[in-house]
Amino acid sequence: MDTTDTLVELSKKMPKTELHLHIEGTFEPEQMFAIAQRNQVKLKYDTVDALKAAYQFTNLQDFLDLYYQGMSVLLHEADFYDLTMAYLEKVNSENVVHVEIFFDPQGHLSRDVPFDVQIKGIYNALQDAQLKWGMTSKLIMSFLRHLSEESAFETLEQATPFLSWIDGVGLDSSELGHPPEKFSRVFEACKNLGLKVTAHAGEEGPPDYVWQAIDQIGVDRIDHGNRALEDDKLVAEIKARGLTLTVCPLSNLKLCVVNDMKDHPITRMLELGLNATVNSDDPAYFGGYMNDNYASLVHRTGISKTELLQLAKNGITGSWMDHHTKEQHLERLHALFQ
Ligand SMILES: Nc1ncnc2[nH]cnc12
Ligand SMILES: [Zn+2]
Repeated sequence: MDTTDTLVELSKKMPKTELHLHIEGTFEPEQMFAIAQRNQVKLKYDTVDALKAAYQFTNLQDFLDLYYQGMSVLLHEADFYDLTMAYLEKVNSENVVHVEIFFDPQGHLSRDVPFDVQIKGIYNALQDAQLKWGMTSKLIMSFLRHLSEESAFETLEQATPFLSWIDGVGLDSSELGHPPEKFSRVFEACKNLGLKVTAHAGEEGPPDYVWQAIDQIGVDRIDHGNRALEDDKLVAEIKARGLTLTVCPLSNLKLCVVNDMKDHPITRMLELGLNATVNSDDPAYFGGYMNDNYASLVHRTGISKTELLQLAKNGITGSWMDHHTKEQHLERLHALFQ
């Protein structure tokens, strides 16, 4: 029998991928204050502690209100670079070998921060991480679903000169009242450009939104997907299609998607044969990066060694890495579990 300490140690050593990560959600309060000062922007909170004390959320919208405030200090290319590099350094120290990160261009365009400023900062940090540590990455441009279809199309237009840096598109922000079908035409255009497609669905929204993400958007992956478990036919469909779910345990706890980590559905997802993965979503706001998410599952759900291996495997196979690189990571992972 493996002790929890042994399993936590093992989870730290596993080569991991992060497939659901909003770069703006990695903004640690200390760095936020430093960049605010450098840009002479005033934050609503006077101290790091006061800001941290506000991180009490009862739902997704509570969090989003703070998240948009936080990102408002990002103005220059160096800000986006520093933010991204701080995250990459952190997860490199946690044996994360590959990241697929979201950015929210509309959250910055609305503040007159040009698209090229945002993406150059983020992309250069991703490139440097590959040079320094061999960490690979994909970049996912995410549309804000509380905004209009027209705004999403305008954003896609702005992205056109940088399409070679963008691997996929996503859909995030306030889920309830903003079903995936609202964006079916934008996603169609994105697919015609050869972009991969994913969408947040079933975090707070009903199973019908997950159906829409599959049937009307044709997603390659589903971000969260928790509420899919309410619909047996939907579970069967996700399984039949082999769709990966990018699940975010600590995020779910902080945003009250689950009431207690011991009730987290991730082990149930595995039992049902779904390709669940572990991710941190917005680690600076939710109390933990990749290893903390795994540790929390080990401590609270009684997850087994076999399940840990399955989650890490799913993270590799569900990524958008090339086949050969996946095989290399899988080999290393299996060697660790021998
Ligand atoms: N968990 C989440 N759900 C929806 N939109 C988000 N934007 C950043 N994090 C998000
Ligand atoms: Zn998310």
